[in-house]
Amino acid sequence: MIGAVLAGGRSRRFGGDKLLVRIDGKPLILHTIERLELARGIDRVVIIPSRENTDRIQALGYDILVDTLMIGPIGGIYTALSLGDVFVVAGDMPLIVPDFIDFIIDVFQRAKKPACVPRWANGYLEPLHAAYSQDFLPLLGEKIEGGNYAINQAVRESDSCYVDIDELPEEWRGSLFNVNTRGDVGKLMGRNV
Ligand SMILES: Nc1nc2c(ncn2[C@@H]2O[C@H](COP(=O)(O)OP(=O)(O)OP(=O)(O)O)[C@@H](O)[C@H]2O)c(=O)[nH]1
Ligand SMILES: [Mg+2]
Repeated sequence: MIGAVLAGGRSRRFGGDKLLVRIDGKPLILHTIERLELARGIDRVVIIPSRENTDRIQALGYDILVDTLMIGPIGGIYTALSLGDVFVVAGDMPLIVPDFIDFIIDVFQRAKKPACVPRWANGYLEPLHAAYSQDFLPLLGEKIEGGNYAINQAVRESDSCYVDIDELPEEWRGSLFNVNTRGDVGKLMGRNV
């Protein structure tokens, strides 16, 4: 399956492109990608940048597909799905757990649903760490056309399958940590996330 790494955000909360900030001497997004590549179910990685940061992201040496929509993560997912079924991960998730990703891909491939998304006990979804089928494209297209850019809502309205996080190994939860602020980098360095 293709691993699609969303990298077209604006990093407003962070200030400056957070995906290229160096953590242990390596750009943040490379931590994400290198862990993604360790998942058995992932055979190719494609980064989905915006037009604005294409050059900087392309310099990392991975395949890219530019998201020209600029409507948030839903546009990145829509763009990535033109490649085939995809496991989507946000580039700002440097602690992803390859076994968790493989677990989601296994459930996705068995369930044959438009998407397979982790869900917390309170109902909160993690759509930027999830598997998507091309069958999800028509609904996504409709939503985008109508100006509805909330990916969570699109997932809820689809016949998707969910992976209940509370029923999984506790050590997999760190997989969902994402860097939004400078303070999150501090947490990452301290690893008490
Ligand atoms: N391709 C693509 N990726 C996006 C887009 N918006 C956000 N992302 C990526 O999705 C991931 C999660 O984004 P967020 O942390 O919610 O948002 P952000 O825009 O990067 O940061 P903020 O401006 O602080 O909200 C990051 O890896 C972003 O680079 C988009 O419109 N297109
Ligand atoms: Mg984020």
